[in-house]
Amino acid sequence: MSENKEKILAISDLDITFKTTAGPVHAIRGINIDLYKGETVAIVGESGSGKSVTMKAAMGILASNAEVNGGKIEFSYHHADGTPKTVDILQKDKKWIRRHINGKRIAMVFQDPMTSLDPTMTIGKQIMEGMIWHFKTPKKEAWDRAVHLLEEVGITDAEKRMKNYPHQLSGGMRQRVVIAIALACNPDLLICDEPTTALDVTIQAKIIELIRKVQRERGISVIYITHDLGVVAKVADYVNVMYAGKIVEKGKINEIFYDPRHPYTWGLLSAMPDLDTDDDRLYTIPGSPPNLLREKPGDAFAPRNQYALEIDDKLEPPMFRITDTHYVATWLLDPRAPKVEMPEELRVRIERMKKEAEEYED
Ligand SMILES: Nc1ncnc2c1ncn2[C@@H]1O[C@H](COP(=O)(O)OP(=O)(O)OP(=O)(O)O)[C@@H](O)[C@H]1O
Repeated sequence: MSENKEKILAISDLDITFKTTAGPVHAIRGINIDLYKGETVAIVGESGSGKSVTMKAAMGILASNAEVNGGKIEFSYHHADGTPKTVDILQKDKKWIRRHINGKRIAMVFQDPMTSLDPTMTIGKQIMEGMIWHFKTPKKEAWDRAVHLLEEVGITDAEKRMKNYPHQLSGGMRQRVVIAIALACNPDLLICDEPTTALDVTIQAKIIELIRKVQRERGISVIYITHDLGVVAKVADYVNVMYAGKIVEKGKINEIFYDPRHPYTWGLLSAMPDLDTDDDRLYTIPGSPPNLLREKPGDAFAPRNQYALEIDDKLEPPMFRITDTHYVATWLLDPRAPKVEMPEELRVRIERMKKEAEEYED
């Protein structure tokens, strides 16, 4: 990784358990993620793999039954006078985080705009709120900035729209408003948690394009949480594939899409719909994610892995290095393991994706 890039977030060895009446749920089991200024990191994985919990930890908004067993979440930013500062979010209390971080330096866009918007408040007020609270921006100035933000996120007739309530807008428009609110305090980091899942496909593409545009123009960093590799392909520079609270494969976008090494990533890629597959033939990964209440020794993916080795039931695999940026946790990469290739159908599919990408570039 290049030396002069500015690291803004470093999650290291994060480990979280939830206390529940049924027993402890070991939801996050040692996670490492680095994020640099202006870049996009995607976290991808099935439901329950721990994507949202990881991000809630980064925002200091973990549920009260969460216990952090270890790790650090270092966030770097600049004070108004330009002095750089790095804090460990896990060491700060909720009040400090609300005052200094949330909505100000780190902003979030959730899946369902209806739950993140207040139905009883005009959208103008909702955009102005953060600026007034965090920066004591005078009302008139906050109003003007809110109008500009609405224009920036592609809402026409912005002055008029300021007085609308959320229910007067379409789903896509509401998500644009949520993005305007997120941008209102000029954050350094935008966390998008399935921001397009609730929208139909054509609107999805527009919202993704909008997030990319504001990122380019403002140079902010983005963490994109999704179960949809199709979305990842459009947005990410780096990808982390999560399974049962761990990162099982991480790499640059092309490393994950063109040279995947973990059988779980093979499964996710095979399950991704594209123009050439009809829905009936679409692959699904057999089995279901493990119950995190009952931890078993070894590789959590083993029961669903057709290539599982004996050692998988005994020991967790370490991260094997493929390149400086590409790491994979599967015993299949141990030099002693038998050589296993990705399924032929996936290999053909990847060849096709590569070719399509080359043609697109030409
Ligand atoms: N407050 C909580 N108490 C107990 N268990 C929790 C709590 N919050 C999350 N979990 C558990 O932690 C695990 C990870 O959940 P998380 O929401 O991060 O998954 P996810 O990958 O974001 O899934 P989805 O795509 O469905 O949002 C799950 O097993 C979930 O049930």
